[in-house]
Amino acid sequence: MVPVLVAVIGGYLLGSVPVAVLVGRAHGFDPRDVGDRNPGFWNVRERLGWKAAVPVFAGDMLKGTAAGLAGLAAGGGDVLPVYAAVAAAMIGHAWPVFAGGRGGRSILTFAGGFAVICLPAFVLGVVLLVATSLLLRSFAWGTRVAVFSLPALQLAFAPAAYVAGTGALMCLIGLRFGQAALTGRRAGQRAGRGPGRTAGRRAGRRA
Ligand SMILES: O=P(O)(O)OC[C@H](O)CO
Repeated sequence: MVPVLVAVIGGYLLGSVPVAVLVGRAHGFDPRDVGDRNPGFWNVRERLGWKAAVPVFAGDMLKGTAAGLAGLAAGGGDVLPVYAAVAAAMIGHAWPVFAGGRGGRSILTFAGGFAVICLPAFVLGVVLLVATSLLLRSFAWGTRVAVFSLPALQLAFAPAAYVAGTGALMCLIGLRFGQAALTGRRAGQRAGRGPGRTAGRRAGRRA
């Protein structure tokens, strides 16, 4: 029990490392104040380009992977501690203790953790990501299709109960999208008919 608790707390602390904010600050900005205001890979990439944003991509994914591996080790191979530790890392990314509780949507942290939850489905997801990105000529769409296909891909390798666990993790991502949309709408309402109204709407749409 204690090792699992350590893995969960460690997962949360790991998830709380605000990689995008650190990379952004190194370049003189806070991703939470620009673009879609999400401290994640895409927002940093939009501002700095691929090369500078790669550490965010890798870092946010590794947070989930490391938490999942810690859960795996703590639970002696049992899958429940893996889910718990990945969930903790996702919560850390969304509400980071090291960044004033203003975090991201946890997509990449989820994806990194999913590699531990079900490696074969993760590999298929990567194949789907590459194929869809090339086909649609859009990495953003490739990511969406791949991430949202993961539960279906997992069904081929794991019982439905595990897939339900994955769905629960993805609900957290949905919650973060909902919160971002609400924040964008409120910003639009605050701006009223002023010039900020469009910006508020845009923030809600992007989020
Ligand atoms: O969910 P996040 O915070 O990892 O950010 C999402 C990425 O920007 C998607 O590319």
